Amino acid sequence: MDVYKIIGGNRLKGTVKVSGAKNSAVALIPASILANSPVTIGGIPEISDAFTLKILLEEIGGEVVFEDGKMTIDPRNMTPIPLPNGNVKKLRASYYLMGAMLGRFKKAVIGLPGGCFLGPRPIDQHIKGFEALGAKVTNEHGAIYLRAEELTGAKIYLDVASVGATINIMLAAVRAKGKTIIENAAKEPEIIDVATLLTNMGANIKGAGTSVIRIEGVEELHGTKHVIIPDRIEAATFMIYAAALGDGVTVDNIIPLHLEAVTAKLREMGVKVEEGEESIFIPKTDILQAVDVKTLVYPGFPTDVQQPLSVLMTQAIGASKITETIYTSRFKHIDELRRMNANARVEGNTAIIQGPTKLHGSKVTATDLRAGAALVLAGLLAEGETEIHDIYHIERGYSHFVEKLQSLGANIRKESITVSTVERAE
Ligand SMILES: CC(=O)N[C@H]1[C@@H](OP(=O)(O)OP(=O)(O)OC[C@H]2O[C@@H](n3ccc(=O)[nH]c3=O)[C@H](O)[C@@H]2O)O[C@H](CO)[C@@H](O)[C@@H]1O
Ligand SMILES: C=C(OP(=O)(O)O)C(=O)O
Repeated sequence: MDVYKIIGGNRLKGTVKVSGAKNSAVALIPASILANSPVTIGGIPEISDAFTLKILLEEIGGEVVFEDGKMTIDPRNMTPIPLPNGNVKKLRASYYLMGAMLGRFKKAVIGLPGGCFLGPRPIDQHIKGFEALGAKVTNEHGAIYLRAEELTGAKIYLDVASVGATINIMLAAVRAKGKTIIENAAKEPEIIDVATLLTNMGANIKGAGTSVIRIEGVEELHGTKHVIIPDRIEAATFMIYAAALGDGVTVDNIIPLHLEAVTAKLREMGVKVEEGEESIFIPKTDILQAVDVKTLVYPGFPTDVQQPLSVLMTQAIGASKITETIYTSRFKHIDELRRMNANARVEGNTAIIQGPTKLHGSKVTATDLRAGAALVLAGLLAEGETEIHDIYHIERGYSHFVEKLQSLGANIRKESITVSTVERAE
């Protein structure tokens, strides 16, 4: 089993370059299924979610080359082979194969997705959208069967502004007959990125990034070249690390506008955030103040950032509060942080973190992706050695994480260890 071993205490200094956005990449790659010639996407992060999607596209007959961060997908020989099990379970975003395959083949069989367990993660709004477009959708033994004689544009009001449902409906609707209108659409930057790729493939989409998206279906989509947007969650993670332990850190290759909620909250904590055009510099922070934060849909404070932020809160003076409104039980990392001496507790959908505390190195488990990013920061801050298990979660979403941290001066390494049956059971 692979683990991260961290010796805490080193300060961080230098420049870190943010990779392409995971949550864009995992939608852009399946979007290529809709084209009639090769699609090339630059800036794809080297994360396991991207490698798994490459294998999934190959399983349905795609030819995929992934080299130096550039992925070229030739979708011409793809067929609607059922994917009820296996790799689809390794990531959340395999649900985009439903929309893309339905859009191209008018049928698909895709197993229910995996991804981080953050409490219930239903896909009822995706299915409602597919059905509105004319698909018959059934759940048979944990796999979703989708079929349609033809797809026809429709007006779809999302009960929740879901990122996944918004993108999935776009994927299914771009080649449907007539006009689709998605109301109460999610507005995350990744949605604009996917709409940009689809538009460059020949789709007709207006309003991506607002709460109403209008799509006029077209007969065919062609190949194109696209460069992905930077990962705002990875950027926020490094900003938080810099605030906790930095002696001057530049977070490069970012879009500062995408990070406004995070920047504002860090400033409220006493962190100096100096914005450039495509980078942010964070000088050494002397004193951190406690803050309250509520997670919200974009442009509010991202749920994916609250877990790393909770570790920064352990270093702030006073009681901080995180109210989680997107995934109300996304607090599994708090138990792990308590093993490291954090003074934190969860009450309903709120975590209360009292600081400042000296964290202690420990053996902990990354229960999900951002929990992992939180524990890495806790390990970097802690006295002594921290060993993080289940790092496969972290590697779903952070590209070259260990190397990037080492280049900033962190004492972190990846190691293969043998875990006894007794330890596994603990
Ligand atoms: C691959 C990807 O892009 N993952 C991101 C995406 O996940 P994901 O697309 O799964 O998240 P959604 O935006 O769909 O979920 C938002 C909320 O809507 C609920 N919901 C969603 C769909 C549905 O059909 N029914 C329903 O009730 C969810 O349970 C959740 O409470 O957005 C989340 C919220 O920003 C992020 O944390 C994830 O990193
Ligand atoms: C929850 C996340 O990912 P996913 O939706 O892919 O599980 C995340 O990126 O924090």
